Amino acid sequence: MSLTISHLSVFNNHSENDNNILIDDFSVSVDKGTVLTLMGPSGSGKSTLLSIIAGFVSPDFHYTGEILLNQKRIGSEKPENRNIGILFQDDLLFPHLSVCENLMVALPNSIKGKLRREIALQTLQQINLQHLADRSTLQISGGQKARVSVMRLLLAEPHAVLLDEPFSKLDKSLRSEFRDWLFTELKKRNLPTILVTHDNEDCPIGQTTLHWPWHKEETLDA
Ligand SMILES: Nc1ncnc2c1ncn2[C@@H]1O[C@H](COP(=O)(O)OP(=O)(O)OP(=O)(O)O)[C@@H](O)[C@H]1O
Repeated sequence: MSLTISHLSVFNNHSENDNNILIDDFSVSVDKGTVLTLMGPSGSGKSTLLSIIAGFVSPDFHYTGEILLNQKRIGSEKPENRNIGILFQDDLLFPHLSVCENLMVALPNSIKGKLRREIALQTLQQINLQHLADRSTLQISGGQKARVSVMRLLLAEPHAVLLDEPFSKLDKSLRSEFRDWLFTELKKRNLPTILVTHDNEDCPIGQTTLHWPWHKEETLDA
């Protein structure tokens, strides 16, 4: 599995000056089981890049270039057909559903009936949270929410993962434990991953970190 971005340029449709380019000719390939980290100042276009890869392009932007997942162009696919999992800093668990139901909604429609709850419960068991299955997500801690959000993302069997500051709401002690656990889970599944962060400590050791904004003259091996 690999995620490739080829000659991506992103333009702001409403820029007041001539310099309407947010991302200038960015190309990178992220291989299976590796993490590319993007670090850079606020407003430099990191989240916009992730949203374009995931298929949620704001009408305020347009782009040129290609996005390929496993060598297949996905730029014209709807977000739900892209097989890309995305995790934001604000976990988006549904507050009106229980922890278990939040996991069940991620399962493919081909899994029916009681099996859906069974799989959700097994998933909770893997993260030692089975006792919280029927709680509202409003009644669990930030760290527990973070783990449930990751498992929900993985249940959808993505082919690539995008992480937009997923650790920023966690306190320091939880943060490093959760980070290590998350990178292990992603590696186990051989998923290509792009991580956006402000914190140097989040960058996984031995992997590529790219300082953003992107400058065309840089070369990169990810
Ligand atoms: N919908 C929008 N319409 C117009 N401009 C936008 C829109 N969303 C973001 N921007 C602008 O585009 C630029 C890039 O924003 P983006 O959120 O991608 O940056 P970022 O690097 O992820 O920042 P942060 O680290 O603060 O999340 C910023 O200048 C921002 O103000």
